[in-house]
Amino acid sequence: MDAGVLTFSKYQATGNDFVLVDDRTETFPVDNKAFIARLCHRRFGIGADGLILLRNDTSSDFRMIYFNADGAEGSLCGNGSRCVVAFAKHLGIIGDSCNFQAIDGMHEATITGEAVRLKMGNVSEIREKEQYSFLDTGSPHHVQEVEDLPGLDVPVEGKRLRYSLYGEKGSNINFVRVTEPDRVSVRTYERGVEDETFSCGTGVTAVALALHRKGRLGEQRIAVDTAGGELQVEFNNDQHGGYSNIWLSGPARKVYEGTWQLRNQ
Ligand SMILES: N[C@@H](CCC[C@H](N)C(=O)O)C(=O)O
Repeated sequence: MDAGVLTFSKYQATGNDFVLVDDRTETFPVDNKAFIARLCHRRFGIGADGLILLRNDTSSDFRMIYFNADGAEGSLCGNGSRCVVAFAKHLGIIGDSCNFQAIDGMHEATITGEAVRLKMGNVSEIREKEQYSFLDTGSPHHVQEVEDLPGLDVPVEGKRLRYSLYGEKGSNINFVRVTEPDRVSVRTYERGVEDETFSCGTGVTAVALALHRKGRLGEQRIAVDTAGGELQVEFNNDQHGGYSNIWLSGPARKVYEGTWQLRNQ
């Protein structure tokens, strides 16, 4: 980052949008939550669900640091990971495949045209309740089936569950409707954005695994419809209820690049 301006790129993955910054110089002010929240603000800033820094890493192609729109560092962002992979390719750091370090460990990814396929961490534990499931796919996720998905007030109901069931730490909240044995529709309330987003990568992954575990989905390749488009989740499951070889795929696109005058800070 030079003295006067911050150069950034804006990316989106099924409508989950991010500010991306090449921070290989490690000069971005990571502790300035108010600045990050300002950059993500949809009226006073660039506008995004989160901000991602790309940094050098000693043991992989690059390291990703993810912040939610509220300015705090988040847990894993699946769609953001797919965007930073496309960003790394545009920067000439990688070709059509890579591995990179994120908050939950190492990930692999491949690029085919505009599609980015991301390997997620294994999932060994799913907590099942009568009305919902809870699991961690790099980020914490509540998964709940609903009858009337289009009619649901996701911001209101998501916020209520995020605080009432999960306290201050919170969880992301996914509402889902099974539409075919291998297809679901999902709407997600995201912690850290504190609103519904158009899509959430770790969320749709959690939905596919939780509903497969419940016997609600027969296949191991699931199509997921979100407000921002379609994603695919593939996985293997073992006899102990664990999930491995989990891949999240879908488009990740550059929208524009620009500069932010630091005097606006
Ligand atoms: N949009 C993300 C999820 C980001 C993580 C989350 N908001 C949190 O910190 O809990 C995704 O695509 O996975």
